[in-house]
Amino acid sequence: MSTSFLSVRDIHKSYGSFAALKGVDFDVSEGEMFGLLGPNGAGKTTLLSILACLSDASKGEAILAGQKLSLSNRSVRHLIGIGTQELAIYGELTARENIRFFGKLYGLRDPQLKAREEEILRRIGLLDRAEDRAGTFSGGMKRRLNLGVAIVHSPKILYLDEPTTGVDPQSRNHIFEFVKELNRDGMTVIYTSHYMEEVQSLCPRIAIVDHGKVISCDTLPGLLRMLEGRITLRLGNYSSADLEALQAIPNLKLVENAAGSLQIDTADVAKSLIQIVRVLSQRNVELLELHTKEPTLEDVFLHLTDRTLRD
Ligand SMILES: Nc1ncnc2c1ncn2[C@@H]1O[C@H](COP(=O)(O)OP(=O)(O)OP(=O)(O)O)[C@@H](O)[C@H]1O
Repeated sequence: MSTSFLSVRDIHKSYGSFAALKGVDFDVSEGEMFGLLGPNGAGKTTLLSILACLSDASKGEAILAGQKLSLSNRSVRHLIGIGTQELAIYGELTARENIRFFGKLYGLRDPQLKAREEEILRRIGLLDRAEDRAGTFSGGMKRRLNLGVAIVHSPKILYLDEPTTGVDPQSRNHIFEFVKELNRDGMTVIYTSHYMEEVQSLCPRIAIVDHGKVISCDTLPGLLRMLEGRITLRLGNYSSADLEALQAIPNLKLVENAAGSLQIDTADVAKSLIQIVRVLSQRNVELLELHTKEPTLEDVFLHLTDRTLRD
């Protein structure tokens, strides 16, 4: 990885005697889309509030673009956008008024604010509902507006805390596409979710957080490589010599089940499958059934924490 844009070092946070964060470390490069994955209560929101200068860590430090993040450091805030888990928008204001309100908070003035307002309404797909009160919007539209107000000041880094909570599939896709677009335009994104599949599809690098600590941080393929895949076969008549030929294929573990099926664990399912099919065809053994299972992030999470993500 190149130089760190955001550096998080040994962050602790306690609420009274309860330790919500117990020493969090990771680095994010400029322009990355970085995933923070963890079950409910893992500490994601607590961490983001520290990284957004909304609260101070009890111990440790976070540096963004060379500046220390803290409640008292106001000058760094214009670099940061946060799409909060709780909606930040005002129901009694229209979509346009919400964007203007947050734009003014960040010091934007017309004509720049006017131009920004139009651009954001268009990009979040709410131009035709610009003059309607946000309180009348669907959950998905509110989430899109919440994202719009988070980026009104063109931040360098965007924290998204569960941005698809209560969102219909159409708005969810809109949010995904918009976040990808912002990232392509150069915005660094930290995306938190307890939905594995969202993080898996959006983020090339991911930290898994549990009980207030990063328990693993790697690229998606790196995380998936922690576990082996499984190939299950049911064969026609085969001999012990056929079995030995399969066992001789390197880097796989073969177990013959009582039910007559073969279970093969391997780090590289695709490569092993080619070798297995070649051996079977050379030895004229009939392949009756074949199932493959590649490891998923969910499997990795289960392996690391001994529990499912939505426990
Ligand atoms: N203000 C607070 N006072 C006391 N405990 C808190 C406070 N805020 C959070 N906690 C506790 O800290 C832990 C981490 O909470 P946090 O909201 O950061 O988790 P999370 O990973 O964002 O969870 P979720 O996905 O449910 O939002 C939880 O056990 C929570 O109950």
